[in-house]
Amino acid sequence: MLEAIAIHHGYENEPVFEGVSMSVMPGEVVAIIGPSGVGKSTLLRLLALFDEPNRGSIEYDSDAIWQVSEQQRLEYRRQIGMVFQEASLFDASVRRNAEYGLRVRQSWADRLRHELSSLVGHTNGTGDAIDALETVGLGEKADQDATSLSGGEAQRVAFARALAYDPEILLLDEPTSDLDPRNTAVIEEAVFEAKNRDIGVVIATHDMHQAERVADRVAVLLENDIIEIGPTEQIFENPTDERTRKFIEGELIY
Ligand SMILES: Nc1ncnc2c1ncn2[C@@H]1O[C@H](COP(=O)(O)OP(=O)(O)OP(=O)(O)O)[C@@H](O)[C@H]1O
Repeated sequence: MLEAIAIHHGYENEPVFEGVSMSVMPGEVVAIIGPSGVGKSTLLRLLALFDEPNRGSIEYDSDAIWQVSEQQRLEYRRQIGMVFQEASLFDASVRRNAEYGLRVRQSWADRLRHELSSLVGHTNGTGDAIDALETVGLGEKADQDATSLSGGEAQRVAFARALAYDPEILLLDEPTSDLDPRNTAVIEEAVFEAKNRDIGVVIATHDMHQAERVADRVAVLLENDIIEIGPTEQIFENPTDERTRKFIEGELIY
């Protein structure tokens, strides 16, 4: 389980959060909803262990991540995949792009073993990448150059890259904000596939309907804090905080 406990964070003395707590369990989808600029990406970056919070603790299976050794933290980081708002692919085949995460996430020992076994022709090491590409409906485009893909397809490759190395946690930052309904549906199906594989997923989204479709729990990020977190149905049908109801119904303008 990945957990943020009483996180305070901000930039140049400007607070973004004051006391945010949330968690994600294996096989669970948690959506973070909140207005633009409230700090959804900042929270994901903290959960991804890219940045250390100013105060509070990020814990992985009850281990305080910023208290452990650099080496141990790197091991935890390898368990966490992140898909950003915009896919950044490089000029190579779709397959190479999907494999990229597999390579960088491997420990040196695994990488060396992998390189050695490919030298003697035992493995091409692409099985997981192809599997992940098939999950996002792009198995047939594996050999195509990534630069020839549409924006929606590129975003699906970015998702496949994160899925390929079988992380324990997947963090998605507005993964469908620029996508058409078809590409959005593919990504949402892939979220369910990740959940079926027992991956814990956190998805930041502007799209309330998406949160309602994919999430088991929803966290409402407003005014420097998660004002409410709970089962999706409860948040949408019967929130305990009046601000949640107003935000969901579009009455709160930010
Ligand atoms: N590197 C940075 N330096 C300074 N301020 C930053 C930095 N990153 C984010 N901020 C500020 O922190 C606040 C939260 O930004 P963040 O991107 O986390 O919000 P968000 O909810 O993800 O927004 P959006 O939904 O528009 O992507 C904003 O006021 C933003 O301007």
